[in-house]
Amino acid sequence: MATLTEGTSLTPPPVERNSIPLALPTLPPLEPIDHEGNRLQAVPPVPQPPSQTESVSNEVVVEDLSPPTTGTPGGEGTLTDGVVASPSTQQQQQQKSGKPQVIVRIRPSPNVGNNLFDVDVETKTIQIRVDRETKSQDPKHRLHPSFIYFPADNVLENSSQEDTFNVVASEIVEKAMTGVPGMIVAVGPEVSGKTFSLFGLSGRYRNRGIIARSLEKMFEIKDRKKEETEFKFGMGIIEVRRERIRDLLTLGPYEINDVGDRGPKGMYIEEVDCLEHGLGLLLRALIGQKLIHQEPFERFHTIVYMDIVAVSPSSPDLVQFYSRITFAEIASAPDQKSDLFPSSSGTPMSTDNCAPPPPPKIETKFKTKQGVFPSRRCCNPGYTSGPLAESIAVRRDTFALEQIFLKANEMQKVKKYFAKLEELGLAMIASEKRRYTTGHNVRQNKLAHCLKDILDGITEIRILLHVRPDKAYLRSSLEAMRFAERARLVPANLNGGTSKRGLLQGRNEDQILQEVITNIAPELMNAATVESLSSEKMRMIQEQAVTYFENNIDSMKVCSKEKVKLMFENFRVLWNFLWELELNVSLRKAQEDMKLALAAQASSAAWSAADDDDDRQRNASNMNLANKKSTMRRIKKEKERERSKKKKEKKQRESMEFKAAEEGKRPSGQMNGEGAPQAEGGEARKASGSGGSGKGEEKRKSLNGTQEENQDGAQVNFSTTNVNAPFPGESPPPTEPPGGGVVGGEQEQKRESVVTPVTVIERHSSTVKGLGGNIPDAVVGVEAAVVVTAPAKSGIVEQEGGTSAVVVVEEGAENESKAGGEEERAANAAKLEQQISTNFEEMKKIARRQAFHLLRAGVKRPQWMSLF
Ligand SMILES: Nc1ncnc2c1ncn2[C@@H]1O[C@H](COP(=O)(O)OP(=O)(O)OP(=O)(O)O)[C@@H](O)[C@H]1O
Repeated sequence: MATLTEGTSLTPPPVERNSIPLALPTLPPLEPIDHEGNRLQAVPPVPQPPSQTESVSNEVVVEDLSPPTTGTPGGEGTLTDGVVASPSTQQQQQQKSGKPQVIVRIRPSPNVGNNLFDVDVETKTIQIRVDRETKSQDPKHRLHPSFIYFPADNVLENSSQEDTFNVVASEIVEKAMTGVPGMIVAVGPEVSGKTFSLFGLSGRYRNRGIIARSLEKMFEIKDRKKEETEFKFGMGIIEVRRERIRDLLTLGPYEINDVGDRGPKGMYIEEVDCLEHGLGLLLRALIGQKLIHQEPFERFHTIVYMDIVAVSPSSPDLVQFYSRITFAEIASAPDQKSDLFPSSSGTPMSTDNCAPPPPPKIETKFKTKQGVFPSRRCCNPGYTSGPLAESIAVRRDTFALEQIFLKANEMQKVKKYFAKLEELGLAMIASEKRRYTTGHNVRQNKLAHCLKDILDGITEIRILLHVRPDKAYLRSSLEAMRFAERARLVPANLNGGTSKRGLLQGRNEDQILQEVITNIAPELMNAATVESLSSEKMRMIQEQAVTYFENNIDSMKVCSKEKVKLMFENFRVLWNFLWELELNVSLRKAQEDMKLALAAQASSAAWSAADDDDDRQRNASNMNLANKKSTMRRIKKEKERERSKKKKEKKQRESMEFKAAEEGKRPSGQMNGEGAPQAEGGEARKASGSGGSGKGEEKRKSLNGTQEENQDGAQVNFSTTNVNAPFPGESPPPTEPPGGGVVGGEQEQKRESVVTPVTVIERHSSTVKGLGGNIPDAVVGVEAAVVVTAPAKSGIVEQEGGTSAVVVVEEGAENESKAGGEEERAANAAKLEQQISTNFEEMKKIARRQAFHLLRAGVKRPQWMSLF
């Protein structure tokens, strides 16, 4: 048969849902046996209390056991060593701490109250008399009576099935329907009523058991809460026998080999539509089990898983919580006095199915100083089948469970110890020692593995301890009590409230995630633009989501590993979504930046190309200018040459005319005598000739006039010799005449006439050609000018007119005026204006002097200098 997995839509075994009877059909009745192995007949009914509406079956075995030797309650003891702690306070504490509760159900028996089994209902304590052997030689005192007290959370004596359900399971079911998982474990000796309590009595609906009543209540709650929650129920029934698991709904062989977080892997869970359907499934499982196990010595544990899934009625996909109620019937080992076991002679009573034990195989593998010991294998009694093998298997299972309970208790202590260590700042020691802590070895035993929810710290656990108050079952009853006592040691909230199964308490993670998304998502959606989804904004949203999640995760009582995984998976998805958004935004920004950078690069390339063009044009214009200049220079030289030639010719002509006139009017001796002091002779001539008249004086006058007009060439010569010549508007420097006397009169006039060509014009806010701009018209033809312009350079400009201009500009005027905004530019302009107006006269002088010096040095190319 194919392995079934949980939740598979396997075609269910043929169950006629509509034809399921309300009352369970009759099962083959169990034959009770007494302590001597005699099969007992049906006994008269035990009268039920009048308050009970439903009485239990009357098929109760009455064992007529002779009362043991009487004795007063003696020393207190535990279940194992005979010493029992005070019952009441311990019991109350356990109820408060949420540990597993132990409810004792006593099978009706006349032995109750006969000093063998006594029940104190007030203190909810069972008192069991145990006779201990003493060393006394007197046979009367050989057995010493002692009493064991077992404190229970509740004691059910002569209780009906309904009462039992109300005490044991009603609260569990109610809690399970709110998301708290529950577990009811029925333990007890043989024929003590475990099956009776859980499954009920076959054929009598009024004696239906806890499971049937739980189903009833579940459907009742489902109907009541159908407005708020939609419940879905599932049922899976398995049997664990000798480390093998069988699915009782499919009734296949033992084919389940592993147990997962949600129970045995491959267990078939059928959805229960209605109560009848659930009862039918139960019936099917029990009948099948009965049919499979024909031998009376076969022992098996039966586990019923009842899964509850709560979904929202509005959105069926939104699971509110998962929950589960586990009903487990733990088989007990057959009593050694049972007729199932071999007699004292050692031969099994039933030879059909019980193979005789093979002779023990001694292996001398382990030799020690103390001697030779057999290997572990020889401990195997050799019973591979039969009652003893069944008994061993059952004891092994219960022992494994007990060990797990004890380890859980030990674990709690170790945890407290490490917590204390960490509190004291010894976390390193704690973390080192944590390796050596005791683990729950649930995997070592199939039954323990199937019931591992008992350790999750969330599941509400009820141990329904059945007591058979017969002397023959004293030992097995005590064993069951020991089991219950150890189960009660399992600490509440052992694993911090986390279960490996999908069960939740309180708000579930779907709700939390929903809230996170609804709180964060609008902000994200609204901020779907590049500007608003800046990295800071994204960071803020993420922090907000994390904070919200962290704040709310504490309010959740998550007890499902898978759900926690799912929760973080969902959160990771949300987180990735946020990061993806941020990444997209940053990518978009990067792309935009790249575009801008490319545009800037392109524009700068265009600008540089334009600059190159400008340079080329400038070079071309400079070439043209150079050509022009050389042409002009050549023309000028030709003109000068022609002028000097004309002058020479004129001079020669005049000298010839003067000679001819002198030769015609003066004697040649006078001429030679007057010629030595030329200047004085000239002045004398001037003085003597002042009163003279005629052509000679006019010619002289015209000659003087010609000399004044021809000062162009002389000007350069003069200026080179008179560097410190005064400028107009400037006090003349204290110069001494060559003769040592004060220069005055004619000399001053000459100096003035030389300086006059250096003209200072008024301010011009313009650029100057040669300095990167156009020459203002006013500058043309003058030798010096104050030009307010940019760039802040000064120098000489060559012009077509052949004159040179010294340009004085404000340094940094352009940069200052262009820098900053409107106000700053205005302030700079005002500052410049003020600076110019205060220094204008000074600037004019400097410009004139510079022009003079430059012209004297014959500089024709612009020389950049800073004047301020
Ligand atoms: N509280 C009770 N009231 C009346 N009858 C009971 C009660 N408990 C058990 N019985 C009777 O005892 C018989 C044996 O009970 P049951 O089969 O449930 O015991 P068991 O513990 O399941 O035995 P086993 O360990 O063999 O499975 C049943 O026929 C049942 O009617």
